Amino acid sequence: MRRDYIDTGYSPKDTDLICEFHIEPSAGVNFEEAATHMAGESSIDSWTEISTLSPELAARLKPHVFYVDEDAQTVRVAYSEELFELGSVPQVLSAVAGNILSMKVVDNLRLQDIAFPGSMLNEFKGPKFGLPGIRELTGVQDRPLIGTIVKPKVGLTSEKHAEVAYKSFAGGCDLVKDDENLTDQKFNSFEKRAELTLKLAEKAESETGERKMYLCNITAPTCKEMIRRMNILKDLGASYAMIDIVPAGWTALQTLREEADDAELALHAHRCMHSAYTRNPRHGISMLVVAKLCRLIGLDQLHIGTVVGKMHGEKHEVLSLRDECVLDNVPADESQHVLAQDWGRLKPMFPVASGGLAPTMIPDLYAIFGRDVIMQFGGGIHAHPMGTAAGATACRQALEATLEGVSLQEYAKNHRELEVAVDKWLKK
Ligand SMILES: O=C(O)[C@H](O)COP(=O)(O)O
Ligand SMILES: [Mg+2]
Repeated sequence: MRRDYIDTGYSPKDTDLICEFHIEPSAGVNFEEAATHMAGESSIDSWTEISTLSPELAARLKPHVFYVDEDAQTVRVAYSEELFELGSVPQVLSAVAGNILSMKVVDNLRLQDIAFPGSMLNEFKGPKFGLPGIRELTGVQDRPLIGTIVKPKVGLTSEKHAEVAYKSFAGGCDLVKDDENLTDQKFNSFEKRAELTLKLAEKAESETGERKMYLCNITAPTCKEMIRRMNILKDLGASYAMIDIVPAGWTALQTLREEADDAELALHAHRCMHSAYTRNPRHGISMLVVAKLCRLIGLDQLHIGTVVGKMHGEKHEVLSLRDECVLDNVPADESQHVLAQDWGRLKPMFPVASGGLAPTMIPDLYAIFGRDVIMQFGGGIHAHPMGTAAGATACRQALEATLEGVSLQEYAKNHRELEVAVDKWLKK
């Protein structure tokens, strides 16, 4: 193993890929030694000095650990772009989030952030619709979007599913999505569900005069089934497809983005399973990295947490994710382990808040996220005592109250569905 990767005098080049890592060396290993091993293993080196790595080759391709803060257990590494297949997310991850996470020289290691050079951005399309495209698609420009997840997660027949979706649309939802574990079950086949639900979305559109979007889950083995399902949606005239990004995997997402381009489908990204490697703050890969890969590949909207709902995620973390979704230029924020990222021509993604939300949380959600967010309510709509349609209406009323700066209690005096929701969910 070479020993000259620590190079705090190095100024990263515009063409370098930069990573920030949290490192906890194991007992008896010093911090710089662990950082050196990590940098070598993620690029050109092995566990021992190898004769096949000439000094010339090493000089050209070696990683530069250009920032070391042992107290904060943080290092930043600049990697030459030559090390990567720039259009392949799996290859990049195999390097900077691969073997290094398993090394014995560290007790814990976490990829906190990754900053892509322009040459890597050039290899990807980014979102086709993105935030502005979704606003155009839905015809809603000036408020957060309201969505629901048909509940129960799985168990309804296709007919019942479509009916619940219809009630949600009729009550005021802009979007209705499948749950992450609903794909193609015996009692609810993909094709039948898609056909019936899209039909009723159209009916709700003509009745309400609003655009109504159905986000049908196409997650499946990529080539044999997922793309086939995407094409079914296209043929049925859908505007959206939904995918479980982590179970499906990065290559599936890259393939889908290519295929969905011709199909003109917006892509909704459900992040279920991300916590298997993002939740431990000391080890794994951060959700920030997941979000950045989604924007790079080109998903149009992504679950980023709720702050006030049932999913973990501190406010500062969720807001960093929001910024990474929506800003053209993300400034560095040392305290949050965020590297600067210029997104160039890549469009912003629409952030989605979903998980354990009730209509009565809308004022808080609006204060946290602002206008550019999709608020999704599963139980918060389908558990409304007056039923699904009333649950959706209560959400729209709560949003109207919030946008008008009126308290929910005040607005509820003349809005029955909200009144019932306030009685059920607002802590007295
Ligand atoms: O997929 C989701 O985001 C969740 O199913 C949300 O459902 P909940 O609002 O009932 O938690
Ligand atoms: Mg769900």
